[in-house]
Amino acid sequence: MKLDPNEKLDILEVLRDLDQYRPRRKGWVWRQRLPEQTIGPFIYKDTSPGLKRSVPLPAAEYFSHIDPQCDLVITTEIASGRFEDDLRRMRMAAWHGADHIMVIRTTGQSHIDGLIEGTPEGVGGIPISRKQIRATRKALDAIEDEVGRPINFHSYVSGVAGPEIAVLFVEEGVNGAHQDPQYNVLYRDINMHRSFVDAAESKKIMADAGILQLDGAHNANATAKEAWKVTPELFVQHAVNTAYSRAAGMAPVQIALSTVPPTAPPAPKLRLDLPYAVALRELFKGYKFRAQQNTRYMEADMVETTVSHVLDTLISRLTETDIQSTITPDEGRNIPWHYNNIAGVNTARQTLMGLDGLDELLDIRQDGAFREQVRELKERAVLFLEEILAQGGYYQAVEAGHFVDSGYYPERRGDGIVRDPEGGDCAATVIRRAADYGAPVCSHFGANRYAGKAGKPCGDYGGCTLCDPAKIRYIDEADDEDNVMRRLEIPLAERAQGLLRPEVEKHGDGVVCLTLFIPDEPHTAMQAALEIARHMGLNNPEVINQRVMHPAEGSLFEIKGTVDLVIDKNALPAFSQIQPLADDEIEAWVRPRAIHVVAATVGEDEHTVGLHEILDIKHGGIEKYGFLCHNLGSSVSIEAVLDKVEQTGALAVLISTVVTHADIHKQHMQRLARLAAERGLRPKVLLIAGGPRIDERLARECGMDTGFGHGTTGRDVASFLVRRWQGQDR
Ligand SMILES: Cc1ncc(COP(=O)(O)O)c(/C=N/CC[C@H](N)C(=O)O)c1O
Repeated sequence: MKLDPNEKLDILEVLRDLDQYRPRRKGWVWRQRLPEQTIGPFIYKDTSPGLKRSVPLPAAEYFSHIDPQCDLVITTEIASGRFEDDLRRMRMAAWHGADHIMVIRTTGQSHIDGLIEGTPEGVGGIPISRKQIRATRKALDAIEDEVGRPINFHSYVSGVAGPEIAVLFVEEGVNGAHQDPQYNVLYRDINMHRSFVDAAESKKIMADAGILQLDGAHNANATAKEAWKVTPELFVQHAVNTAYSRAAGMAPVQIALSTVPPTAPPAPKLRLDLPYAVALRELFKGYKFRAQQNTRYMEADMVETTVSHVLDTLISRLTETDIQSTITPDEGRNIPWHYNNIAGVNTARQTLMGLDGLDELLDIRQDGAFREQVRELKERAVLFLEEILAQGGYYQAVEAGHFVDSGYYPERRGDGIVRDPEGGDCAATVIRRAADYGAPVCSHFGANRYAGKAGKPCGDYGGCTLCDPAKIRYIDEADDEDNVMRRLEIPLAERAQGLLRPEVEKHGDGVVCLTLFIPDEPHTAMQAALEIARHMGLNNPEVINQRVMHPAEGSLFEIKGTVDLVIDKNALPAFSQIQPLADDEIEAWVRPRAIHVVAATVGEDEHTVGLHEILDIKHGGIEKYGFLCHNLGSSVSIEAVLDKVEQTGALAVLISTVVTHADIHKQHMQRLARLAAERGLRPKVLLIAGGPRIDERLARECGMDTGFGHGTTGRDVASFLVRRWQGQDR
C-alpha cells in the first residue's frame, strides 16, 4: 500500500486483504544517532537522519525550511475508540516527527480473559484485536514509507490475557509493549500470583521477538497524592519489574524504564525532579530510559501543561534518555483531540531541537545539595527494598499497603493500595503444570515437553504460529453491527460527496472550540460565555477551560460544542492564494537595484500604524529587503505623493487609506491613478493601495495595480512588487 501526500489515507485499501497481510519485521527500531549533522545553516550534535516528508516547525521558514530530527524516539499516545480514525492521526503525528505510536486499550480489556476479534468500537481506547492490529500495522507501513523512517507500533501486555496478547503481538508485528505485573496488581486488582506467572510467560514471548518493554512505574506518579514523595518507590517498582524481566529472559536493551519527572510548577520542579532523574540513570545503568511527561498535575490549561512538558523534556536532555514520550496538552480535560496529539509531539520536537548540543554547554553541579539529594534517594530506595525482603517479599508488601503510600519513604501514612495475595480478579486460577506439559508456541517460560530441533520446540508438532504464520487463524469480524464497515458508512458517503464537517477526535464529530474573553467576575462571565456560544449555534456548549485574568476584570474561556454544519467543498471558491516569495529571494533581487518607494497615508487620514507595519524593518517591513522607502506620513495629498515620485525616481507608490466614509478611499485611488497617468508615470510606476477595507479586486477597479487588506505583511507586498518587476524583466 502506497500513500500519496496529496491524498487522504484510504481506509478501505487498508482493510482490503487483511487476511493476507504479514508484518514487515518483528521487534523495535531505534533511531540512528548521528554525532554531527549539517542541516541547512547549522551543525547539529543530537540528531538522527532527516525525514523524506514532514511538516517542519512554523519558524522553519526562517531557516530554509529545515526540519532536523532529534536522536530520541518520540511517542504519541492515542486514545479514541475508533481505530479507523486513529490512522489519520498517526499519519499526522508521523509527519510531525513521531515514530512511536501507542494506542490505549478500551476500558475493561484488562479483565477479558481472552482475545477480542473483529473491530468493535471502544470506550476511551481501542478494543485491541487481531484485525485492528493488522490494519494499523499495515497503515503504519505505508506511513513510514511516506515519511521515510520506521515507526514503532505499541500496545499493552497486561490484564488477565497477558500471554495470549503477547503471542498475538508477536504474530502481528507489534514493536513495543507495556508489561509490568505490578500494574495488574496495583491498578487493576488482578490476582498477584496470576499476574506474575502470566508476566514470566509474556516477557519470554516478548523477549524472543525483540519487543521493547515499558514498565509501569509512571502510574505511581499519576496516582500518588504528592507525586514527588513517591520517588523512592519508583526505584523499587523499576527494580521489581527489571529483575523479574531479566529472570524471564529479557536482555537489558529490551527493558525500558518508564520515568516521569514527578512535579510541575509552581513546585520548584527541577530542584525536585532532576536529582531523581539522575539517580535513576545511575542506579539502572545499562537499561533504556523512556521519559514520559507529567500528567499528575495537568489541569485544563493547555499553555500551562505545555510549559511543564517543556521542562520535562529539558530533564530528558539533561540526562540519558532513549524515548521521549509525549502527553497531549488537553489530556487533563478530555479524551485527547487529534490535533493535540500533534501539539504534544511538537512540544517535544521543538524543545529537543532548541536544546541540541546542551551537554557541550552545561554540566550538572555535583557539589552542594544536588549530589546529597541523589544519594539520599538511592538510600531510601534500597531501604524500601530491604524492608520488602525482611517482611517476606513483594506480595506481603502489597498486602501491607506499602505501595503508592503518600508518605515519603520510610515515612508512611497508611494510605497505600492494599491487595490480598489470595484475592483479586482471577484468584486461584493458577494450576501447577503437568510434568508432560507442552507449550503451544516456541517462546515459552519454563518446562516444555517439546524439545524440537535447533531450538524450535514446535518442530515436534509441525510448527507454531510464531514460526509459521500460515497457522494463524484470521477471524475478521465477529459482530455484524459493531464493526468498522458499519461505522464508516456515513463518513465514507459524505467524503464521496465532498462534504466537510469540523472534528476533533472522530470523523464528523462536529466538535468546535471557541475562545473568548468576558470582562466580568468569574461566574457571571462563564454564564455569559456559554450564552454567546449558544447564540453562535454551538449545541451543548461546555466550558473546557476558564483562566481568570482578574477576579473582577474578567476571564478567558475555551468552550467546546457541536455544530450541525456541513460544507460542500465543491461549492467553495477556487483556492488561488499565491504564496509569498522567501525573504532571501526578495532581498537578493531588491538590494542590488536600490529601488525607491514612496508611501503615504493620503487624504484627511491620520491612521499610520498599518503603513509602518508594511514599511519599517522593526515589523518585518519591506525596508529589510533593501527598499529605499520615503514615508510622507499622514494626511498627504496625492499631488505631494507624485511630486516625491518624480523627485526620487521611485518605482512604486504605496498609499494607505483606512477612512472609507462616503467612499473616500475609492476617490483617493481613482485620483492617484488619473494623476499618475497624466504625469506619464504609468505603467512604469506601480500603484498599490492598502487598508482594512481594501482588497485586490476593489483596488484594481479603482486603477491600482493591486490592493492589500487586513493581515498583509511587508513580505506579501514585496513579493508582489518583485514578481511584477521580474515579469517586466526590470
Ligand atoms: C504498565 C501498563 N500496563 C498496561 C496498561 C494499559 O492497561 P489497560 O488496558 O488496563 O488500560 C498501562 C496503561 N498506561 C497508559 C499509557 C501511559 N499513559 C504511558 O504513558 O505509559 C500501563 O501503564
